[in-house]
Amino acid sequence: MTKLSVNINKIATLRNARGGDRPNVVQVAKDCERFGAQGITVHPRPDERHIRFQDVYDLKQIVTTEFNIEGNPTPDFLKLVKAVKPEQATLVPDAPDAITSNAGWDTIRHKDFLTDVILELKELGIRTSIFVDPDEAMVEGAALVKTDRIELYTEAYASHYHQNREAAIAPYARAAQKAQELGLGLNAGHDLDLDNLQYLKNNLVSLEEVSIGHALICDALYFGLENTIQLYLRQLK
Ligand SMILES: CC(=O)[C@@H](O)[C@H](O)COP(=O)(O)O
Ligand SMILES: NCC(=O)COP(=O)(O)O
Repeated sequence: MTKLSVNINKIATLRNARGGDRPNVVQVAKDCERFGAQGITVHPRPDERHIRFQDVYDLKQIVTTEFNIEGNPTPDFLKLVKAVKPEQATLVPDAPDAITSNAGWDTIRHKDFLTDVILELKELGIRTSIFVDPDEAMVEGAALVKTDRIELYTEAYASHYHQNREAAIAPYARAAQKAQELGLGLNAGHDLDLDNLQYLKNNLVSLEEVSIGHALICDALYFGLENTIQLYLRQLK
């Protein structure tokens, strides 16, 4: 089974556009779970332009499924994650000025850093995942830093899907196979949507979880949040 974790960053973006508390991020997380989401993902950034650090503490009180906190493991991010102790922390090497995540880790170059951070988080009982491009050498590097899982960065897959989906999926299928051989769990995310999700799921061995935010929240404008979550869950059956 592949779990759907809904990334609610965009809900916070909407709230922050006007100040105030509409939409209420905590209520949306509860509703996503009520409508079938099997996890809630947030990606706090240093400037708190989407999810704020306080949101993360508030969400910890109410999330009953799997809470996944993504982000660049800066000292502030690590302090937050260690205090909140989510089920999963996904480490992402995004620069503070990046509009969104735009690359996976170089797991070889950052081997020592990642090994230390992952050990610290695992000692607190937090499952670790690291964001990587679909590159078998990077997956091998991920196994060496002893992460529990990897999250394949699916932007390239999503942007090439409509041109040639067989070619778009090929490096991902190889990376997934390598992860399985090395005993790494497999997540995937970024720009997944109702068009490209099912083909990804059907072509990656042992895909444990997808985290989806941008497209899902956009779809919810047209279909409503409950219907949209059900539509995404259907793609993962
Ligand atoms: C890690 C990742 O792939 C991201 O997609 C990210 O978590 C999305 O965050 P934003 O919605 O804030 O761009
Ligand atoms: N880890 C990916 C994620 O949480 C959501 O990415 P996107 O669907 O907003 O591109």
